[in-house]
Amino acid sequence: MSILTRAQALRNLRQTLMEAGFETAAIDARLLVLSALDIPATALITNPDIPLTPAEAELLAAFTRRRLAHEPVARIVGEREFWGLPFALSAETLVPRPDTETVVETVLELLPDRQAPLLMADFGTGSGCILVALLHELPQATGLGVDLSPGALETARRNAWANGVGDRSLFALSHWADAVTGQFDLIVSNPPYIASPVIPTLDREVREHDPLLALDGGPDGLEPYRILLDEARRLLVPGGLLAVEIGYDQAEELKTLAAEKGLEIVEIAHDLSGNPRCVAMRRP
Ligand SMILES: C[S@@+](CC[C@H](N)C(=O)[O-])C[C@H]1O[C@@H](n2cnc3c(N)ncnc32)[C@H](O)[C@@H]1O
Repeated sequence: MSILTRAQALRNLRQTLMEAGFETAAIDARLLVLSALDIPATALITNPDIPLTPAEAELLAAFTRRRLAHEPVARIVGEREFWGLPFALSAETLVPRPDTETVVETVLELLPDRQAPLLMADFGTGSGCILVALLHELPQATGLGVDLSPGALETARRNAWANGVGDRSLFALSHWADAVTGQFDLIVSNPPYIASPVIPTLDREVREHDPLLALDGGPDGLEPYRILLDEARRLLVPGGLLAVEIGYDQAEELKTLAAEKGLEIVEIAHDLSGNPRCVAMRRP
């Protein structure tokens, strides 16, 4: 096997991925090379001519095989950035999506004082991305992350400590709010919201690599919302805020559900593609 330099390895991988039809070939190749070589992005520019060691070349070849089999890059490198913070992933966690930052943004806009003490809960915390991003922005806040997956909770806890908010967060295993008592100023959730019959039609990268528990929202995709909105009266202080991520076509159903459960809609926020993505409600 001939020894390639960093720049050659990057060029070759980009070409291989382009020829295999990956639209994101350039960025994928860059992220995979940086991860296999364990170097910062600047090192590719400042030292492009350093040859790969045999171990680096072997690891990059393994990464390439996995990508060609359509494993998402975030899963291969084991990490994804969300709200500018790094989040470790495991097989039990959803890869955080940029659209989910809409939930963080919406909550921050609606809070009257970001310096005030606040108790929050995140149902279906996964990697912990929403909870950790909010704790990062709200220095006096404390948060509970809930999930039904022990593996996800372990990863979320690790992410909270790695991002400097471990001492203000707690993680608990529960089927939604079954094991949760007390009241919160703020509840956030990005629950599974794909209707079960739609799951086989999802992109291969999602269908084969994101955990089913993180995707499947029951027969019509709304089951978790029914449970969470129903629990909101018990779990929110009067005037407390509930913000949930929704599928692009679920805003009308959420309006109906909120009215049924006695919650006041305060905002329906859109993602960068212009789809309704976050519904914020208040307990009157
Ligand atoms: C769409 S993922 C969201 C993960 C993360 N909050 C994010 O935004 O990337 C939904 C999460 O809900 C969790 N979940 C599914 N059913 C649950 C249940 N009955 N009780 C608690 N959590 C549940 C899944 O394990 C998964 O972590």
